[in-house]
Amino acid sequence: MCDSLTPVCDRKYAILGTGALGGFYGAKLQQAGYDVHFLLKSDYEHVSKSGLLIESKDGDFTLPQVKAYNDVEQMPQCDVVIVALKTTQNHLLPKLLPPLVKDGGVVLVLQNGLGVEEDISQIVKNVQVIGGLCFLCSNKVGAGHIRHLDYGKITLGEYTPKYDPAPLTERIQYVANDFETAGITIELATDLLLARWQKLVWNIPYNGLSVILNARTDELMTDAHTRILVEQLMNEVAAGAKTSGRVIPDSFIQTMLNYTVKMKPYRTSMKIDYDEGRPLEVEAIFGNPLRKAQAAGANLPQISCMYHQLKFLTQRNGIA
Ligand SMILES: NC(=O)c1ccc[n+]([C@@H]2O[C@H](COP(=O)([O-])OP(=O)(O)OC[C@H]3O[C@@H](n4cnc5c(N)ncnc54)[C@H](OP(=O)(O)O)[C@@H]3O)[C@@H](O)[C@H]2O)c1
Ligand SMILES: CC(C)(CO)[C@@H](O)C(=O)[O-]
Repeated sequence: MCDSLTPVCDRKYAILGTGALGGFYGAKLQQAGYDVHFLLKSDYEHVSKSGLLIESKDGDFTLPQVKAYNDVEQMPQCDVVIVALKTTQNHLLPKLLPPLVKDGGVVLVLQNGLGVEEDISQIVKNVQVIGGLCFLCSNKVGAGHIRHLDYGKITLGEYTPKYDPAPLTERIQYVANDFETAGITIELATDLLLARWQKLVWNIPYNGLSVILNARTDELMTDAHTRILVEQLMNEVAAGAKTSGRVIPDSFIQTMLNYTVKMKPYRTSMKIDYDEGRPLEVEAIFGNPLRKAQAAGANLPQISCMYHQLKFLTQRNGIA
């Protein structure tokens, strides 16, 4: 394994799920010189032949040749395996992860939601699990064709049993260095659980309301009624975080509201999935936080209402 100070080395990265997020970060790592192995499903043939095309607000680029696979058994063991599937596919992880991650390696979970690191730590032993919260607006617009619309920063934090705060290790530093070498802004967090609840402050109101109310972020922020609803939901997420002993101050909520007001009008990824008839990440983004808060005796009525509405919509549309 390369050390943390080597700017570009032969560290092997695997991308599990070469979509909007995995395709973007994986391509940036390859462009920076890292050895990246991409697992694909429907785009496998196209990407094997033609590579990846990244349209990005930071500059478009193509990778005419990438190491593409449609079978994890054909992939080499990698130092860092990036989980970039939708969480709705996480039932596949017990089959995908063990052959792929090197003993002593890292599994980096870049998905939204809560609790995935805990599940992964049960699947693979003797690896470090790191969580990453991605402030990224990216869509897959065609086979091997990713459109990066905005942002890109990742907040990284180590997973420890029970999500206890963790000091920064050498492993997290080298992952951070690799991404920074690839031009991605990284922030390091010593409390992954707090970082995950903070990300939910955004995902719970906007992902949920965008589907239930058929609205973009700008519409939710300009209408006085939905603006109040968003803020109430954010406060409920903060109440949920408090049940785990994590404090999200009102100033953080105001920052998220301002961040969204300044964002280009955005159709959330959950809304895109809904419109395209794909499964929604309801359990990871709504179900897991609700259950965690409920287990600690807290009632989050507005989030609970939203969860049941989303379950109804996904059942009715056959995308549960
Ligand atoms: N996109 C963003 O800007 C963004 C921002 C922050 C967080 N996130 C989070 O990142 C995660 C990934 O989201 P995404 O937007 O990148 O989703 P996505 O575009 O749907 O990408 C997921 C990819 O996984 C592939 N896949 C599914 N099953 C597979 C299998 N069995 N083997 C190989 N590949 C498989 C899919 O391929 P097919 O297309 O062939 O099914 C798809 O390309 C989610 O948790 C999301 O909430 C995304
Ligand atoms: C919040 C967001 C729209 C941009 O930071 C993105 O990270 C997302 O969809 O989770």
